[in-house]
Amino acid sequence: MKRPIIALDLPSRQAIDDFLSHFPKDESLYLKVGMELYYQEGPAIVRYLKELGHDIFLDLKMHDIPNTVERAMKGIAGLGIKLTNIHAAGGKEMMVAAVRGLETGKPSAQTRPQLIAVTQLTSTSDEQVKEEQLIPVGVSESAKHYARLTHESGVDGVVCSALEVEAIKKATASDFICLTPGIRPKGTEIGDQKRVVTPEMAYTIGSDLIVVGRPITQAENPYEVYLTIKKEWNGEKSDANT
Ligand SMILES: O=C(O)c1cc(=O)[nH]c(=O)n1[C@@H]1O[C@H](COP(=O)(O)O)[C@@H](O)[C@H]1O
Repeated sequence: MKRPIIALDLPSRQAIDDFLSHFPKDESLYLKVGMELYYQEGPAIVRYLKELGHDIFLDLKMHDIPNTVERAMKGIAGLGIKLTNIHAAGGKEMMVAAVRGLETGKPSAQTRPQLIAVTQLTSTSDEQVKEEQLIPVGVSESAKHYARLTHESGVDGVVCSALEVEAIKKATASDFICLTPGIRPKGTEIGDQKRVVTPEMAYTIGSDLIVVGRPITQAENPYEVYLTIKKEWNGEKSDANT
C-alpha cells in the first residue's frame, strides 16, 4: 500500500515525539521534514527519525545561485534521505547543479536521493500568477512549463497540484514523479492552500506521491485520519465515504 507523506510542520523534537506517540511504534512512515522543524533541530532530527525506521522527504525548497545549491545539496546527500526538493524558478542551470551536488555528495554505497522541483506552490492561485508574477498564461500553463524545464534538467519530478498531473505527465514522461500537496479530505479546512483535491481525487488522477500536513497533525486522532487518507489514496472506500 502506498503511504501518504506526513508533513511534520511542528517546531521541535518534543512536538514530534508527542505526535508520533499516536502511531504504532513498528509502523514505518514516510515523513516530511520541512523548514520549521529543520531550522530548529537541524540534521539531527533527520537522523533521529531514520533511526526510528521512517523514510524522509527533506523539504528545504532550495532556490539560490547554482553554486550555492550544488554545495548545499552535496552537504545533505549523505543524510540518508529518500527525497528532497528545489524551486524550478531557480532555472535549469541551478537544477542541473542540484542533481550534480546530490550525485557527488552521496556515499558510494547509497543511491542518490530523489530530487523534485516545485513548479507553482499549491498555495498560489491563478490570479496571483497573473497579477503578482506577471505570467499571463496562468497557473496551470506555468506549472507545465516549469515541469518541462525540470524534466530537461535531469531532475526526477515535480511538486504540483494534482489538478496539473495529467498535463504534466503528457508534457514530460509517464514515469516523471508528480508529488502533490494541497490534499484536503472532504469537510476539512482548506486554510492557505488554493489548488486542492481530496485523497480519492489524487488517486483517480494518478499522483505518484501525496503530502498531507494539518489534516493529520491537527487531528484529535491523527492515526485514524492517517489510515482513512491512506485507504482513500489507495483507491479503497474509507468508512468516511461509505
Ligand atoms: O514542497 C512541498 O512540500 C509543498 C509544495 C507546495 O506547492 N505546497 C505545499 O503545501 N507544500 C508543503 O506541503 C505541506 C502541506 O501541508 P498542509 O497544507 O498542512 O497539508 C506543507 O508542509 C507545505 O510546505
